Amino acid sequence: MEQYIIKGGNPLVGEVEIGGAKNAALAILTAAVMTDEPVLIENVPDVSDTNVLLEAISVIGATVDRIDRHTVRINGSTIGSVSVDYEFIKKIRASYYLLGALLGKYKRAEVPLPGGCNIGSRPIDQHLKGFRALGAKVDILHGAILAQADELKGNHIFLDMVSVGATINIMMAAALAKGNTIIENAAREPHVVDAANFLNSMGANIKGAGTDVIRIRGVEELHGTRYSIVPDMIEAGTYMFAAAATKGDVLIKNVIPKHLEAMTAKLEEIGCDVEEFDDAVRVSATKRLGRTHVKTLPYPGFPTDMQPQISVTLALAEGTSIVTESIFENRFKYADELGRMGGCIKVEGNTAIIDGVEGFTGAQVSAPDLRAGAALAIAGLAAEGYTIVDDIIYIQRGYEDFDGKLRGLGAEIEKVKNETEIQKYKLRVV
Ligand SMILES: CC(=O)N[C@H]1[C@@H](OP(=O)(O)OP(=O)(O)OC[C@H]2O[C@@H](n3ccc(=O)[nH]c3=O)[C@H](O)[C@@H]2O)O[C@H](CO)[C@@H](O)[C@@H]1O
Ligand SMILES: C=C(OP(=O)(O)O)C(=O)O
Repeated sequence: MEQYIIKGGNPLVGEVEIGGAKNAALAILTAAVMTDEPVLIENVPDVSDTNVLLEAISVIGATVDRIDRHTVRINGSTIGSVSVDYEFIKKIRASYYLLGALLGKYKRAEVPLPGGCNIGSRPIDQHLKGFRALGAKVDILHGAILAQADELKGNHIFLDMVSVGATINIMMAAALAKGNTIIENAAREPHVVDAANFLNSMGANIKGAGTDVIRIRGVEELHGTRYSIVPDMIEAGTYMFAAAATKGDVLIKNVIPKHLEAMTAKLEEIGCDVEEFDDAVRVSATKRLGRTHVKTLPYPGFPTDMQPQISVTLALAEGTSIVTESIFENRFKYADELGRMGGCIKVEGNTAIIDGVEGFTGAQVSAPDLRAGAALAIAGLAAEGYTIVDDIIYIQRGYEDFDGKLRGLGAEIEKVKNETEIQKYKLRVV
């Protein structure tokens, strides 16, 4: 099992390039199979989640050609099965998009219940409610969802809660339904907009993505396209908070600053300087950061996928901060691990009470999930001494070349496999 070893204490300084958004890529790569013509997708992040998904769609018969590290050509005309094997998708959440894509195109899909990060109970009742409203019969049999319909018919669907996955999934199925669909209380995340733009570039007729009412006029079929995925706001946000926690100065390039505003506002509130450019932001911090309160909310609120990273940063700030997690109930699993580094976070229900400390000391910690793992690495970068982060397989789900990008900013971090490699690294960097 790979680990990161980090010798902390260096402020991050320099420039980092952000890749395509994992959560947009997962939707778009799946939607690409909805046409029988070739689709070229650029700016695909090379992370394990996208690679697992590409493998899953090639196993059902789609032709997947990697043109280069970030460009993939997909041809859905060769698909021979609408039944997806559990082995390929148990690790990823976004396997649920295969339901909307295959149901839309073939009017039948059989997909195991999804995996993904264990950050709380993650029902998909709203996805299924949407498919049923479009006329599909949906059953859960032996751990898999079987959705089928003679034809899909547009409908008026009001989501009970704001769900990224349900919004995109229903949008995909409705794109090839007969007539009009309206999704109310839709999610407004940039990846919802990106998925809608992608489907429209294939000939779908989707209006209103980015607002809470999305209107879809069903079309007969979709066609081939060429599309580049939106920059990853969560990868960008992670480097913004890494810069803040290490009192660094980092230019984060290839971003859409508008998508980062919730993070920018909090960084400014706690005393960082944030400069916005057309497609970059620069984050610098020179003094000890101040406290604040945070509540995670659907976009444009503060993202739950950034909650661990801001909490770890606030654990170094002066005073007591309160962070409320309103989306997933089990997203504070890093708090005990951070305690091993001297952090002081008390979790009560969906609230973390964070008493800022002057500094962390390096320790061996375990990544409990993707963003918590990234947050613990940030803690290691700011800590005095060595930190070892175990279970980095979670971090690799969503960050391309995490250690390489951090080394580019002056961090002393290495991927290692065992104690011998750890000792060798320590000898090299002392
Ligand atoms: C692959 C992907 O894009 N993952 C993202 C997606 O996850 P995911 O699509 O799973 O998250 P949702 O937006 O659907 O979940 C939001 C909330 O709604 C609840 N809910 C959702 C659907 C449903 O049918 N029933 C229900 O109760 C969830 O338990 C959660 O409390 O959005 C989350 C919220 O921004 C992010 O943290 C994840 O990174
Ligand atoms: C929770 C996340 O991913 P997933 O929904 O794929 O588990 C995430 O990206 O932070």
